[in-house]
Amino acid sequence: MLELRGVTYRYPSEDFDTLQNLSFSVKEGEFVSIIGVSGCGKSTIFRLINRLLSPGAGEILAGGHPVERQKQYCGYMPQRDLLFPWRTVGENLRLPLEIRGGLSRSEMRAQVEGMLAEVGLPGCAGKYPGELSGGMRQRAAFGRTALTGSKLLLLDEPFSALDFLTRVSMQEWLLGQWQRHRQTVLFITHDVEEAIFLSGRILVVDSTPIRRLTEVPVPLPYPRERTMLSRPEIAALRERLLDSLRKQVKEG
Ligand SMILES: Nc1ncnc2c1ncn2[C@@H]1O[C@H](COP(=O)(O)OP(=O)(O)OP(=O)(O)O)[C@@H](O)[C@H]1O
Repeated sequence: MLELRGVTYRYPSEDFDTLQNLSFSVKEGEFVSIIGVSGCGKSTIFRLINRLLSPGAGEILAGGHPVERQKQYCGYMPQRDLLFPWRTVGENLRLPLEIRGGLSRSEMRAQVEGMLAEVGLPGCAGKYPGELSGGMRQRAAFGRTALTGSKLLLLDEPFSALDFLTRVSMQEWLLGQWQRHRQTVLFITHDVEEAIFLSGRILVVDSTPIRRLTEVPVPLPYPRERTMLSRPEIAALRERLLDSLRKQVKEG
């Protein structure tokens, strides 16, 4: 579904590489998280995949083809929800459909209403983002990302700004969505427990510049229950991951 081959990137204003000869791949229908300390370059990986940035060397393939020659191969949800405050929730969700083009107003309305029901916000089309709670805004932003129609979703710390209880319920909600639709999800988080609860595999950034991602499979079946997190092997995995992040903070 997604493959990075020997990707190198350096910000024009910097004299060091953020990514150096990085390769990894994600299979169709996988839920994969990337964890790493703040500033290590996780979001840069997303900006390269979604072509906000271009690699200095190497290539990025989606569905086996270079991304430069493709449209709408991924949906991107940035850290903050970035809903346009002057557009209603319905108008925000309509945006990817307007960009894609080719749909009548009534077709767009039907798709937006269907998605709002899907993300648990029926009847919210006419509200403005400022009238929604943080969790509702994130669900609306997720709906907008899903309406890109892309099978590959890049979610960059989508729940980091939410309070603990909302975050936990949003994690469960996201897993439900993923289990129903089986999009391929690449998810960035600082939160080791969140990565374990959601992912089939975790990719750990343990070097700067990022030269490789250490792959850690999560030994839990789907559907997941939060109680699974208290299994001894999962507690040990959490400690191992926290340790490798702590080491990176010290080295950084
Ligand atoms: N536009 C830019 N120009 C120069 N350097 C940048 C730019 N954007 C990011 N950087 C630097 O590149 C590095 C990686 O940034 P990036 O946003 O990818 O990190 P991150 O791992 O996603 O961080 P966080 O978890 O805090 O969001 C950081 O050192 C950052 O300062």
